[in-house]
Amino acid sequence: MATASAKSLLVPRVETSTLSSTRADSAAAAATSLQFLKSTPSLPLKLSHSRSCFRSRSPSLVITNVLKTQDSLSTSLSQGRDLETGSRLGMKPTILVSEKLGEAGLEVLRGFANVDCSYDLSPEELCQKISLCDALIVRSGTKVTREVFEAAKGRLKVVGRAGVGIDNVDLQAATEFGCLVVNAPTANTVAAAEHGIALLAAMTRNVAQADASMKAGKWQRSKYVGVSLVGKTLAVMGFGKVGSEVARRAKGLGMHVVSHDPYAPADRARAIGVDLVSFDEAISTADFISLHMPLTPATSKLFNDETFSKVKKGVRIINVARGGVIDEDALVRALDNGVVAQAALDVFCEEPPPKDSKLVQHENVTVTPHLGASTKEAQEGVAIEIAEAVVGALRGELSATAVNAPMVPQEVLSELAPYVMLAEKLGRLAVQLVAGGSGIQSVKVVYRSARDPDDLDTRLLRAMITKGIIEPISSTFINLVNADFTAKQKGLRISEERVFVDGSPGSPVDSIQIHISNVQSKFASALLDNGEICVEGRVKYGVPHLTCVGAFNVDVSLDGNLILCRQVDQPGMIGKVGSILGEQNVNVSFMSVGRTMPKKQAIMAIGVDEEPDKETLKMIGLVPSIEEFVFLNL
Ligand SMILES: NC(=O)c1ccc[n+]([C@@H]2O[C@H](COP(=O)([O-])OP(=O)(O)OC[C@H]3O[C@@H](n4cnc5c(N)ncnc54)[C@H](O)[C@@H]3O)[C@@H](O)[C@H]2O)c1
Ligand SMILES: O=C(O)[C@H](O)COP(=O)(O)O
Repeated sequence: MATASAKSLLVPRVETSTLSSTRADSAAAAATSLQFLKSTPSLPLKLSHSRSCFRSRSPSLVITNVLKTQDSLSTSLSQGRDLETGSRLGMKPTILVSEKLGEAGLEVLRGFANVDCSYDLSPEELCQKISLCDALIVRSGTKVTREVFEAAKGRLKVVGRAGVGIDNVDLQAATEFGCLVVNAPTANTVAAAEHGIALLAAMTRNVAQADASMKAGKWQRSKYVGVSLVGKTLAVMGFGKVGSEVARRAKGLGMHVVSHDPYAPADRARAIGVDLVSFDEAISTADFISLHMPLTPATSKLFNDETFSKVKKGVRIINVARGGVIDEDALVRALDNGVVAQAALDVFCEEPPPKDSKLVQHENVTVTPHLGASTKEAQEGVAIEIAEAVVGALRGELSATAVNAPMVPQEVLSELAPYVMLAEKLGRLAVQLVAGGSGIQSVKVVYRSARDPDDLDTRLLRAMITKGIIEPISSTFINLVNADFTAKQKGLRISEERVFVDGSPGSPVDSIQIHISNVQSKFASALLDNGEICVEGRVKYGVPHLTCVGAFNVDVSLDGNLILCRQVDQPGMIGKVGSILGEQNVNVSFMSVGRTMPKKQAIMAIGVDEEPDKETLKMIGLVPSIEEFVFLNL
């Protein structure tokens, strides 16, 4: 059931169809209506995962589309209309898959889009192709740099990382360009943990070296005497999804496991018999150190000469996380001087590493070419997980695995949907009341609610208010991904205040007020005594309503266009304005009058289906007793 319309919150929704890919490539989609889908189209899926947006029959929030071109996000309306036509005709989006993806995931993608599987593209080739693509799916081998987002010219709406690590995607650039980044964080966890354990065992028993030796015709039993795992201490560095699975398995091997993770809850570790300890304690007491933290500026080269100076002599290191968390030159030095007895590495600073890499060639190092996630099961799971996330995002749904946008649980989304529309409409309306809209610097949003502040997630509302305020006064495309960034860039400060009201906590928000300070208004009646523009809205019967302008109460549904007139309260005013509009063929959809006192000042709010021409508006202005009026496009 579709409800009212609102511009895209997240990414343009793109319709599916059977039209040719050439037309699809030139088609664009953007966003305009917010709707709940009672049931989503069924796609030819073979799903083996619990998280599936398609199987779900529960209502999901979809922000659908129509206006903007993917070639230029600041497109003109006329261009947009061509595209709108294309979208209604049902053009398919294009998804570029730049690294091998499991067939099950490709099947999901093909049910919705044109899929271009082009592996091993050079950076230049990727930049050339990307402006024809709505989404890009990568693994760890594709660098999605700022240049890629620039080359996309605004068309790229989603980058899907078929796996966990997103260190190969320039997240800041993605956010600035309003491009959503989603990943597939769970499907390869077990595979990575199993590979960690495989490397641990293979390293300690010299499996790879002994194998190579035998294949070279040798039989060197005394050379490859290993060390045992039982009773030894393993330090798991990073107690997240993979780290905790490694810990669980290591416990099963009879190891004593400690872990360092500044963000992990101690009770989760304790539950599997793992002690959370400090970094120094972990590295100085461990016989084995297994790395499971993400590569971030804080973890880059965390294992360096200084770290190796603190480890127990003869420690063994396993890395299935990211090569960059180790200073590889320092590790070679530590291996050469025996501080580190052995290392088993699946990941490298540069992938593939240079052929003459001392680390790869080192006799005490066991290596695999980034195989942690490479099991049939994990790849199938990851492919489906990312395909669903990307298709969902292209449909305009908020993704549960968004990396650069707030993740809002489905229940919260469903509940907030009408308020999300209200928020955008109020922002759009408030900014049009400002004389010279671009000078806005300070906006205060007041949410009146019977809910405890902890039970009211306002991030979506805030993003939509920002979108409503900024879009009418700039060519910037705003969505949930870049709303905060764009507001900051434009020097717009948005503060939020929550006011507790008695009422039913069953509805999340009683009313939303937007206050804009330090600006002139083109409709003086919208100003409060303190000089702030103020508008207030509520959701009534699921529909956003304007309930207050300045000090005047009104009651009009926020739909289409609105004329606000201030007049001296007297009989016959509605008739006069109504007949001017009627004579000019402008259909009045609703009217509401709010007044301070009988026969004093009143505000008339008139909803109109069509935009009146200048002459009609001038005639309204000439009606005696109308003191000011403003036309607002919602
Ligand atoms: N080799 C592979 O094929 C493969 C497969 C899957 C995951 N990975 C990599 O493994 C790593 C972990 O993946 P995950 O799914 O467990 O991620 P995760 O987010 O679930 O866990 C990462 C953990 O690291 C912790 N952490 C962050 N900074 C830390 C620090 N300075 N010191 C200690 N801990 C820190 C976090 O709190 C978090 O608990 C990632 O880098 C991921 O890319 C590699
Ligand atoms: O972060 C990950 O998910 C792993 O490193 C897997 O990377 P891959 O998809 O390139 O195998």
